[in-house]
Amino acid sequence: MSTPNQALALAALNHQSNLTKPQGSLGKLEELAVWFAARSNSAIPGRLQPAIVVFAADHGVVAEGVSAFPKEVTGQMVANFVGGGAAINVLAREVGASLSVVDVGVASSYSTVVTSGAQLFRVPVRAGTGNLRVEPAMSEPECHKAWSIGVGSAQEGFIRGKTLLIGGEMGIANTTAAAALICALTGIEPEEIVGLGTGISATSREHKVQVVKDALVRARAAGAVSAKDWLMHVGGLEIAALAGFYTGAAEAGIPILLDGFITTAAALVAVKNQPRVADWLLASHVSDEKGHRHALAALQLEPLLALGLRLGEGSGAALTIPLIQSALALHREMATFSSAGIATKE
Ligand SMILES: O=C(O)c1ccc[n+]([C@@H]2O[C@H](COP(=O)([O-])O)[C@@H](O)[C@H]2O)c1
Ligand SMILES: Cc1cc2nc[nH]c2cc1C
Repeated sequence: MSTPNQALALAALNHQSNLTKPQGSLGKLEELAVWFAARSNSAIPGRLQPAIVVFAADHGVVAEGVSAFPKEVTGQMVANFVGGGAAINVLAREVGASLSVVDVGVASSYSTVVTSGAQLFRVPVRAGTGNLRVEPAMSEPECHKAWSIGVGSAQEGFIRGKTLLIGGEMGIANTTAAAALICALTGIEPEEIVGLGTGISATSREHKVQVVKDALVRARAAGAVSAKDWLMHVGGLEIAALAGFYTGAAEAGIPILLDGFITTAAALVAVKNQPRVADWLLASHVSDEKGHRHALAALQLEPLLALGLRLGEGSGAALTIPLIQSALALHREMATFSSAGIATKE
């Protein structure tokens, strides 16, 4: 596991204090520049090379009526990513990030056309998970396989010289799995965590709360203790891949920008499994999904933005890239008091 470089953080902090502005006047942007310096090879890091990897999979718990959309939408959206028409395609183009999609367990068939929308890797571990209310979402070997695919994606980012990794997800019903994981790993009650996902009614949400409660009772009775036990019992294939992706990024020493509710659940799994993954995490935004702020608080993360988003796909993280690039450009390009011949504070 890589560790941030505190000497570089100190040098970056010192550099910030020489820039032509009252100290602290750029608020969180100053903290961001110092945070990235400690996670790069220079006190004055260059422009970030971001990569977005969207992991897609289906969820057996969709049979419980916990989503506003049918399960076929997962595969249809994968085709949309490849075609270049999804929100994340637009945002990745806008911010100059590479985009790939990894099918780790889409259940329905979908066809893709040859386009430059996103590179697709079809490596399904199984055709969607089991219904976590009544059975384990996946077996231990399946969980391990999905996790390893995520680690491999992060390693590929390292090989390609990427300096910021963003995991996105697509999976109808995955807010149910994410909620169950967050409850299991934080001890917070489902009533506080379960939200409306793609837009279910208040009545359907009550049912979703019960589904999560049943899943937690079942998994606990089956002996779930560790983060990986819980992942196997109530998680999802794309969530397992994301947890592996974050672990691989931390091992390679690449900063991670989290997206919404589901990616934060995956980060919780990764951190409970290996606490030093936390050193590499940054939260882009707080989603509108009810329990997201609790999950971020459990990771001691403060989101940069609050825009009422609840899309997933890595969209909130992508939106934050220009802010981060600006923080780094200011750190790199601003004049110092001495170079500009400006008097410092009395
Ligand atoms: O990222 C979020 O905070 C978020 C919040 C609500 C929904 N989503 C997306 O919506 C899908 C899951 O919603 P649901 O209702 O099917 O569980 C999945 O594809 C996610 O990417 C994402
Ligand atoms: C259309 C659609 C797009 C999505 N992107 C991420 N989750 C999604 C869920 C739906 C339903």
